[in-house]
Order: sequence, then structure tokens, then C-alpha cells
Amino acid sequence: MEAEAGETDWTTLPGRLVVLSGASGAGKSTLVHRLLDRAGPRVRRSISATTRAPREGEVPGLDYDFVGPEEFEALRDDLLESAEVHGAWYGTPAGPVREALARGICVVLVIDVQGGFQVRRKVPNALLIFVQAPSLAALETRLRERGTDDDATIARRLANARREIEAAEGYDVQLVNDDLETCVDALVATLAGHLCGDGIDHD
Ligand SMILES: Nc1ncnc2c1ncn2[C@@H]1O[C@H](COP(=O)(O)OP(=O)(O)OP(=O)(O)O)[C@@H](O)[C@H]1O
Repeated sequence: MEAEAGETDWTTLPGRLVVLSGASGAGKSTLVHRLLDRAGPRVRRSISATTRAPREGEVPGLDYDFVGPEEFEALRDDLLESAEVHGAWYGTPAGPVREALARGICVVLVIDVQGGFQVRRKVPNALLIFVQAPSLAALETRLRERGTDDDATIARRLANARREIEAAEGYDVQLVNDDLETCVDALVATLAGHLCGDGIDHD
């Protein structure tokens, strides 16, 4: 039988787990896309499981694994972290992460700060990176210009942003995503500094 999340000695696996958090609209998805463009096959993004319905344009298995409540319950024993957000459950199945780390692959989780701290408890050598927007005003502008949320959702995201930002000091590294190219370079450099032989094209 495969080991469960609580039984794995994650620190002995050759790959490194990287957590990327930050307020909604700070640019986490944008940065990870750019990172994966530059990284070789040694860096991979983990896909969360969720009980919420897919939104327009979301691709099952690429954006999320969309599962029913019963399937999510069955996953529970082997989740690295989980959270309930607005009535839907989200979680990171540990199995695929464990397998990738065992193969020396760096796995990036894009999750909120609660999830980040859950991961830290299970995987003490995980690298926790917090992405900051230059200001709350910039955050709001980005959310409005992204055009994916109505006013109420944007207001909720901004209220949550304050809570996320307060938790940032518990993270290992803070990156300010002001100029995108500069921040992508800083993210690549951060990973290169913490992961040896990272397989990333630094040019
Ligand atoms: N450095 C930047 N300068 C200006 N706009 C940016 C920058 N980085 C990202 N954006 C834009 O800001 C918006 C929010 O970015 P993104 O969706 O990546 O944020 P996120 O942190 O992943 O948000 P969420 O948590 O809601 O998924 C997008 O429209 C993106 O194109």
C-alpha cells in the first residue's frame, strides 16, 4: 500500500516543493505560466482537486481536477492541504506530488496562506514564496481589468487580500510583482538559488 501524506518523510525526497501564495490578482497564475515556459521538465505545477463546478474556459485536469463530494471525501486521507472556500472544497492530492518529488522534480503549488501553512507542517523543507502586488490599488485595478469577476466578487477578493497579506511574514521569500518581467526573473532566480540543478533556462 502506498504511504499516506502523514507517513512520508518528505524531506528525504530529491525534488523540492514550492508554495506560491498571494492575494487574488497579485499575479500568481501569470508568474507560474511564465516560470513553466522557462523551466524544463524538472518543474511542474500541481493540480488541485475541487468540488466546485468548472468555470467557463477551465479545462478539467489542467486547471483543476473537478470531483464530486464523495470522490473528494475518498481523497481526504492523502491530501497535503485542503480548504473550504465559499462552500466548495479544494485540496492537493499528495500522491502525484510525492511521485514527482521522488523523481527529483520541483513541484509548485499555487494555494492560499492557510494551505501554505498546512504544507509547511507536513513538508518542513518546502519553500514558501509570497507574491505581493505593488499596492492594494494595483490589485483592484488588475482584478477589474482581468474581467473575470463581478463587483461583489472583487470586493470579497480585496477583503481576503488583507488577511493573506498579513500572513505573508510567515513565508520564506517575498516577491513584488510590479514589472512582470522583473518578477519572473526574480522567481527564476529564487528557485535557482534554492534548488540545485534546477533545469531552468536563466537567459
Ligand atoms: N506585473 C503585472 N503587471 C500588470 N498586470 C499584471 C501583472 N501580473 C499579472 N497581471 C495581470 O493581473 C491579473 C491578475 O493576475 P493573475 O490572474 O495571474 O492573478 P492570481 O494571483 O493568479 O489571481 P487569483 O488568485 O484570483 O487566481 C491578470 O489579468 C494578469 O494579466
